[in-house]
Amino acid sequence: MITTHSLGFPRIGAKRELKFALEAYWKGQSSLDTLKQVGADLRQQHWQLQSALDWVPVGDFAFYDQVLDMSFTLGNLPARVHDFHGDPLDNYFRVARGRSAASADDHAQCCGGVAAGEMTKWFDTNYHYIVPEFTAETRFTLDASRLLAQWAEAKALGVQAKPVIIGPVTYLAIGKAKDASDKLALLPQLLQVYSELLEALAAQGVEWVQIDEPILVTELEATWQHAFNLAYQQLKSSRVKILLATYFGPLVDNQYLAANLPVAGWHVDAINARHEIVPLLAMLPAHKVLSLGVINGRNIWKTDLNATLDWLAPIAERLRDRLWLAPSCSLLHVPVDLESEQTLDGEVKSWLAFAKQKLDELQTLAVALSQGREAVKDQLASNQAAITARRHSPRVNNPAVKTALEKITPQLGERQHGYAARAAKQAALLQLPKYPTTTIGSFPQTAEIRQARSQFKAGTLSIDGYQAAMKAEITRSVREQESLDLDVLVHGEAERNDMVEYFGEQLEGYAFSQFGWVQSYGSRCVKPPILFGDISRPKAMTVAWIQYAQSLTSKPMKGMLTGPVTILNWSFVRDDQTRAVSCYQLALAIREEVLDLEKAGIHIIQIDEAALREGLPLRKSEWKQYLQWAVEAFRITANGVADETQIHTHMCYSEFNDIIAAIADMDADVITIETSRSDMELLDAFDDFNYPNEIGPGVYDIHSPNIPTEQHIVQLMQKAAERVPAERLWVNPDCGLKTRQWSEVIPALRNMVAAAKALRANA
Ligand SMILES: CN1c2c(nc(N)[nH]c2=O)NC[C@@H]1CNc1ccc(C(=O)N[C@@H](CCC(=O)N[C@@H](CCC(=O)N[C@@H](CCC(=O)O)C(=O)O)C(=O)O)C(=O)O)cc1
Ligand SMILES: N[C@@H](CCS)C(=O)O
Ligand SMILES: [Zn+2]
Repeated sequence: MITTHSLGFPRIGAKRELKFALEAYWKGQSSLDTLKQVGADLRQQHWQLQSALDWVPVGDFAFYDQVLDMSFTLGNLPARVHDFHGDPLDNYFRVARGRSAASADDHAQCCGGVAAGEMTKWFDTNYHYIVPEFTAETRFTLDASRLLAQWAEAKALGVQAKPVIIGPVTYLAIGKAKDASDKLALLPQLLQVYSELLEALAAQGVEWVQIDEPILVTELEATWQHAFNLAYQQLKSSRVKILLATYFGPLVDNQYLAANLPVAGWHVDAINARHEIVPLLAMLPAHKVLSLGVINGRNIWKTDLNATLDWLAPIAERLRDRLWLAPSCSLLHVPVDLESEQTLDGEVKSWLAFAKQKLDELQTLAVALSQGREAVKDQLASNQAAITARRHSPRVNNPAVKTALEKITPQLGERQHGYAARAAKQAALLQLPKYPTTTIGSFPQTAEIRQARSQFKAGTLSIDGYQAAMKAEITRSVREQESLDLDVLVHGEAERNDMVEYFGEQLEGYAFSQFGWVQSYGSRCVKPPILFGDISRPKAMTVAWIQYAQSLTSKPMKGMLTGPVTILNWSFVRDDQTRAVSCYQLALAIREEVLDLEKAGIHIIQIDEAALREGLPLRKSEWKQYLQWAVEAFRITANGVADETQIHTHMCYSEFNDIIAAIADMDADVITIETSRSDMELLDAFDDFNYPNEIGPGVYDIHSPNIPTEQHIVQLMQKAAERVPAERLWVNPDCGLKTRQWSEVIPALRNMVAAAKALRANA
């Protein structure tokens, strides 16, 4: 008998019900009770969708973020929110989103404003969590109320539930010490609270608890390896059975450590660590359950069930009822239900599986292994047909693209001259002042813009009507920028639903979904386009919009593109060729767009690579190879232009110290980066490296509703000028302004321009 389970389910809802409920509550349009009811309804629906499993996860639902949930469970709230006296869920949102003292909520007056918790990406996914904060004074205290309530809710519905929590070592490792203290010094008292939590769960009759320790797939120093032994030696005395879950990669040096931790079961990612599984069997103590993650929880392709069974059958024979089967990781990273898709290309759709379909695949595997393949022969036959069709489809393979790839030479990535010669020609052409001002690309995506697009997609607004609405938005953006007196303008990206999906929609080799939403952070979602075939660009994607924007002004208009690495990292990508090959294909397509923009008279072109650093492999030993092809792909995209054309790139959420050489190798004329929250300390890396080209260090934290003052911006730029020569500095926000309101953007940019003018006057 094979046991099936899942590690977690997407919580946003197939139609983003949670997003809309959250945003309605935050806007004061609905009550806390209504929001809590939407949460309960979603949990119930998701448990029902998973009801065929032997163990269903509980505690994977979060109103904002599962890591923040864990911080609340452990009583690890930042000191700045300790005094809050309203509903704990409101306090939770205060940590997640921050609160300005001027905001209109019930507690603004009494509890004041608070800064939002820092957000960073969850391992190598496009999901972002709220970073736990630690200091030497941190004290943990158990608050098991959320988990116990959800457990009781599941039990009342007859669900065979398995609570899911983040493990103590991962929790410490992914958090940030806010002072000079050593996070590991907190482990003993943290373990005390974990022991109490497991005890509280045991007291309610919980049998299995899944403890996620994905940090085990990264390179761990000896002290952290030791922390694992310490932690699980202590937790082994609990009355629940622990299923330790590792995912997102192979274990490599941590195999022996993980296999021998004193837990009842171990979940391993059999997609990314497949080659490790058979050797691991020999290492595994005889009493231990082994859960194999055999369905990819990170992509949307159907699993090759027959091939998986060929590989699994001997393992199942060996482990018998010690074998559990699951997706490789939580299904948080995939959309909910393929059946919702009404307009997705039929052929491509037949190759796909979203969360619900992945659980069906799991069931088919379990039945085949316990009752024989005959029992599911129809499912296996139709799966085989889909796998074979995809492999041989002419939609996937385009010989012309393959030939173009073979013709890539190193010269394709070389500019005509070095930065110094280019900079002189660009300065002569562009005539920009010292400390030139610009923005990163997007202006607010207003409800009117989204409504127009949704009407256009629904067929209730004509293409002419839609284009007129977008042109009106572009005109508004240009007028605002002119009256603000910015130096280099942007068109504002009104016509883009998302900086990646927009390009996916227009490139050959991509499909896009209607409802393939994946949570990115909080209530914010993305719909990653599906890269299924060789990539080409049937026609220009951005030129008409940028040309229109340029026609409205005599100031330089910056062409705005997303780079190949970012498009790749934020798409669902092919599993039948390397990421590098897909990236080079994207590079050739975007290069054509760059050259078309240049031909259309655009002298400044920005190629966003927000996800270049985000795509770094979890293991440092693999960084060099990734950076080699990622940088080369950027260079191929950017470097076909004349010396006079100024290439910008933009990166956010970044630390640069460890990849500064690769950044310099990209050879963009100007790089704009996120720095405002680090007080310009991020620039030390550029200073130490003697970074040779121009830099726009962000001076306006676009994640916050706060308006930066002119004085603050001047101070930040003065700090920047201590690290980078003033002649090579630009003045700009940290990132795009799409999530902000015009009423915030205008005063902030006014102060930014005033600051630049003050700096020039004093230069
Ligand atoms: C920079 N970031 C990005 C990441 N990944 C990307 N793929 N893109 C990114 O920009 N990763 C890291 C960060 C994450 N940051 C963000 C920031 C903001 C969002 C966001 O705002 N997402 C939107 C959805 C954007 C979108 O696709 N919009 C569509 C659909 C709009 C919509 O919901 N329409 C409604 C109808 C509206 C109406 O009638 O009023 C509907 O369809 O029901 C569009 O503009 O057309 C979000 O809302 O969550 C994401 C990541
Ligand atoms: N050009 C994009 C970059 C976001 S990282 C924007 O401004 O939204
Ligand atoms: Zn950005």
